[in-house]
Order: sequence, then C-alpha cells, then structure tokens
Amino acid sequence: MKESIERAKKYITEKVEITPEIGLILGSGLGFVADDIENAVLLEYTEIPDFPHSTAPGHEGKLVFGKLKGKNVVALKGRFHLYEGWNPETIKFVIYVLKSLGVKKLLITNAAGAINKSYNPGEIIIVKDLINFQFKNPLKGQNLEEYGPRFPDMSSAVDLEWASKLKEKVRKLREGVYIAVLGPSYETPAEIKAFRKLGADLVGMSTVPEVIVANHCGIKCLVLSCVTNMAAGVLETPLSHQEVMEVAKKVKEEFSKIVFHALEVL
Ligand SMILES: O=P(O)(O)O[C@@H]1C[C@H](O)[C@@H](CO)O1
Ligand SMILES: Nc1nc2[nH]cnc2c(=O)[nH]1
Repeated sequence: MKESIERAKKYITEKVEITPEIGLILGSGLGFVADDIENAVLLEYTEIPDFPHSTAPGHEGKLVFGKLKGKNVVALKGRFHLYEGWNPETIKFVIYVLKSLGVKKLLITNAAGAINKSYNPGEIIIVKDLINFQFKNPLKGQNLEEYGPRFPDMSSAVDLEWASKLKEKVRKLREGVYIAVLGPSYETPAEIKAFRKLGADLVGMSTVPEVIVANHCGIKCLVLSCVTNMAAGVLETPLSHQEVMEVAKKVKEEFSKIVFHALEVL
C-alpha cells in the first residue's frame, strides 16, 4: 500500500500546487459543494495512479483542489462505498492519500434516511456518534504504524469541539447518531425499528469507514448528514435513490451555507 500511496501522491503533487488542509467528502447528490471552490484544479479519479473510481450514481469521481472560505481544500466529488464491491482497505488507501497530501481535518457529508421521526426531509443534522453495522473494518490487515496505531480509540470519533463551534453559528442544527449498513438495498421497516432501539437517528451506507481511518491517522472529522428521506416504514412511500438525489439538490443553498460556516469556524 505504501508504494501506491506514494505513486498517487506524486501524481497529484505534480499537478496541484496547493497543500490542502481540509478534505471534504461529498455524499450522494451533494457534489455541488465543490462548485464553489475558487481557483479549482480538477483531477479525475481515473487519471490518478492506483486510485479507485466512482461507480455510484450521484458520485462524479473527481478530486477538486482550491480555496473555499479562505481555506485550502480538496473535495472528493464522489466517495467509495463497500456495496460497490470495494474492499474496506480501499477506503483506508484514499484517506491515507489525503493524509499524505497534508489534510488535517475532514468534513464528511452524506445523504441519510431519518430513523428519528422528529427529523424532516431536507434537514441537515450534525452526527455526534456512529454505529458500525457494516461489520467490516477498513483497518484490518497489516498496520502502517507511521499512519496510526493498531488499536485506535473511537471514544471521540467525531470532533465535538468543531461541531459545537458550528452549532454556535447555526443554532437550529440538531445532532444525531448515524448507523452505517452495507447496502445497497434499503432497510426493511423491522430493521429500522431495531436500529431505533439501538439508539440510531440516521441510517446510511457510508461515512463510518472514513471516520474510522481518519480517527486512526489523527485527522479530525465533522460529519453532516442531509436527511433525504424518512427511513423505511416511517411513511408509506417506497424509498428510491432518485428521491435521495432530488432532495439533496433541493437543499443545495442551505447545505452549502452550512458547509461554509463549518469552514469559517475553524
Ligand atoms: O454516499 P452517501 O452515503 O451520501 O449516499 C447514500 C448511501 C447510498 O450511496 C445512497 C442511497 O440512496 O445514498
Ligand atoms: N441505508 C440507507 N441509506 C440511505 N441514504 C439515503 N437514504 C437512505 C436510507 O434510508 N437508508
């Protein structure tokens, strides 16, 4: 893996001058955040040696480097989900590449279903903790000690200080617990009832592996979920990815504004 990280880093640093301090992982239908990046330099995932490629709809597959709210950033316009068939180690590789480029903080976004019945589609929630219901860990296999410890602590997996600074600025933001399943099928109503009993407010198919690796290699994370639908069984209506992307598109302005605030408070 070390050689692959070096190869990807070399390719990227030859094309891009800035050192990104903050990484943004943009969830389903949320890639629009990258459109506000100034002096943008775009790299297709497919042109970067050893880099995985995007296959999920609503995930374009581009790294976008530049300035956002005065900060040097790199946005991943497209993430890697385990349901696409990627090994969990692929996510470790991608986060290690970000680390090797200089990323110190990661703003992770996702589209999620609301298990908590008081949430509303279109609402943006700060994730305060996570449940790994994918039962896979991206850190399995040989540990690279120079990146982080074999047994990382997960008791503060998300940066609560960053979250509280954002909440001071956007008071209406509520918090919740995100549970990640493997997907790609959505949940059954019985699963959603069970997840509610476990203490989950939001359900999705991503984010947890990214947070695990970031936490392990000392990158602080803020996670923002866009509630794109009520989870299975909360309403009578069937779930669809089309709806997920449409709702994400509708909250474009509001979502971008909150991301900007999240960068400003740093
Ligand atoms: O990449 P995210 O977690 O934002 O996308 C969610 C999970 C699936 O990829 C998709 C299902 O609609 O939305
Ligand atoms: N697993 C899951 N992922 C989602 N992504 C967006 N909505 C949902 C949902 O209801 N369930």
